Amino acid sequence: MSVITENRINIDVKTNDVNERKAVNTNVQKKDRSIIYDTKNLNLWYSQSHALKDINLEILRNEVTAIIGPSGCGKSTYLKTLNRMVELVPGVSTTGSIAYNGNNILSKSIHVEDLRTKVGMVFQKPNPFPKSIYENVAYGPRVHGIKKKAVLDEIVEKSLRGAAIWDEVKDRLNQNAYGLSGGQQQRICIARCLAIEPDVILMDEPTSALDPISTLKVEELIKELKQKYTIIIVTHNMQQAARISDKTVFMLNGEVIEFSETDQLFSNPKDKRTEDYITGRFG
Ligand SMILES: Nc1ncnc2c1ncn2[C@@H]1O[C@H](COP(=O)(O)OP(=O)(O)OP(=O)(O)O)[C@@H](O)[C@H]1O
Repeated sequence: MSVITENRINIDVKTNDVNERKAVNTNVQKKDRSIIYDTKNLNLWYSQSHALKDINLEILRNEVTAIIGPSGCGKSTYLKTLNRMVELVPGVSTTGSIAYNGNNILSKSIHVEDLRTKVGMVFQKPNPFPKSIYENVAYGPRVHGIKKKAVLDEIVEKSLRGAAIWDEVKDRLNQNAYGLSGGQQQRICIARCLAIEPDVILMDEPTSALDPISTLKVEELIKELKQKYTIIIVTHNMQQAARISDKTVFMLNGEVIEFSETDQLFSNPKDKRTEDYITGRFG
C-alpha cells in the first residue's frame, strides 16, 4: 500500500471529486462486491425509546458506505449494532437480524470478541492508549497471543504503513502516542485497528475533531483502505460523504429514508426529505 505524500494530497485537492471517485469505483468493480452485512427489519430501543425503526440495508464488501442524517437520527446507534457495541448501554433491546457474512450477529450464540476482532472501530476523538506508538499498534496482536518481537515488528510496520503514517513516526516508535498531533493520533488508531487484520472498519465521524489537512489525509487513506476492507462511516459532512463513499444511507428519526449510489443520492435524490436535507433546508 503506498504511503500518502504531501504531493499526492496537493494533487488530490485539485482533482475533480466526481472523476476521482469514478476512477476509484472502476477499480472496485473488479473486487468482490458480495453482501457483507444484510440487515433485515432491525428495530432497536434504548429502554422505552425507539431509536432504530425497521432498518433494511444490504452493505457490500470493499465499498465505502456513508451514513448521513441530522443529529439524533440513529447513525451512531446503527453503526454500533454492527459490532454489537451498542449493547454496552444498559436497557438496549433489538428485534430483527443483521447477517454478517451470513451469520446473524444479534443471535446470543455469536462470540462477541471474535466479531469485534473482525470488525474494527475508529471513533470521533482519537483515543490512543497512553503508551508508545509501537505499543499502541502491537497491543491487539499481543492480546491475540503474538509474542515474537520480529513478528510484532513486522505487524507494527505494516499497519503503520497501511495507515499512511509510517514515514512520520518510524524514527520515534518508542515515544508516547499522546505527543502526536490529533490527525496523527487518528491514523495511529487506524493502524491499531489494521493490526488485528479486520474485515470491516467502522468509523464514527473520524475526522470531525481534525483540521482540514489531517481530514484530507484520513479521507485519502479511506479511499486506499477500501481496496482491502469494507468501510462504513458516519459523517455529518455531506461533502465528505460525496467525496469518499460509494453508497450513502440517509437516515431520519431512526428510519432509513434513502439508500443508493452516492452520486445518485446527491445529484438526484428520490425522496423529498433527502433533497431537503442535502440542500440544507433542515438538519
Ligand atoms: N446511551 C443512550 N441511551 C439512551 N438513548 C440514547 C443513547 N444513545 C443514543 N440515544 C438516543 O438514540 C437516538 C439516536 O442517537 P444516535 O447517537 O444514534 O444519533 P446520531 O444520528 O448518531 O446523532 P449525532 O449525529 O448527534 O451523533 C437519539 O434520540 C439519542 O438520544
